[in-house]
Amino acid sequence: MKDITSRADVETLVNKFYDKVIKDDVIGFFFTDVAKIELNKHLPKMYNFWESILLGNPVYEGNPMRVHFPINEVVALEERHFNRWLQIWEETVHENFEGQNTETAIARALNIARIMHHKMMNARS
Ligand code: HEM
Repeated sequence: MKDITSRADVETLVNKFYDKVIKDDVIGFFFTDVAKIELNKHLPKMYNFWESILLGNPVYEGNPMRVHFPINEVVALEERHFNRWLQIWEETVHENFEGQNTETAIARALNIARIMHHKMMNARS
């Protein structure tokens, strides 16, 4: 297996992640029922987000935290949801890639998820 080294790799990873997430019993409904995302609009943002992080190309313009607050107001984003998100992410990453950048993908997601979880809890209290 290879490391994540190109935009094509990032797109493969994000596509495979969303194939699972959308169907997931624990968190799928956030995407399909709460936010009702259109994948053709959402996925390119995710490709850009991860390309910025993993390849160092600053192509993502946005605020990755902001969009989660309105979701959190409809249905609380709780620890079990973040744990599931991270579990699917780690599984998908390791099924497809290996190497230094691959480990960075997992470590960065864990960091961001922790921060996001705290922000969501604070917003509810
Ligand atoms: C339980 C955990 C999570 C759920 C249910 C969730 C759900 C969602 C949904 C439904 C959207 C689309 C919002 C919209 O366009 O209206 C979204 C956007 C996004 N999420 Fe998450 N998310 C979770 C965790 C994370 C984590 C841990 C990260 C980063 C590692 C992340 C990064 C992003 C980014 C970058 C966007 C796009 C923001 C933009 O529009 O620029 N999410 N998320």
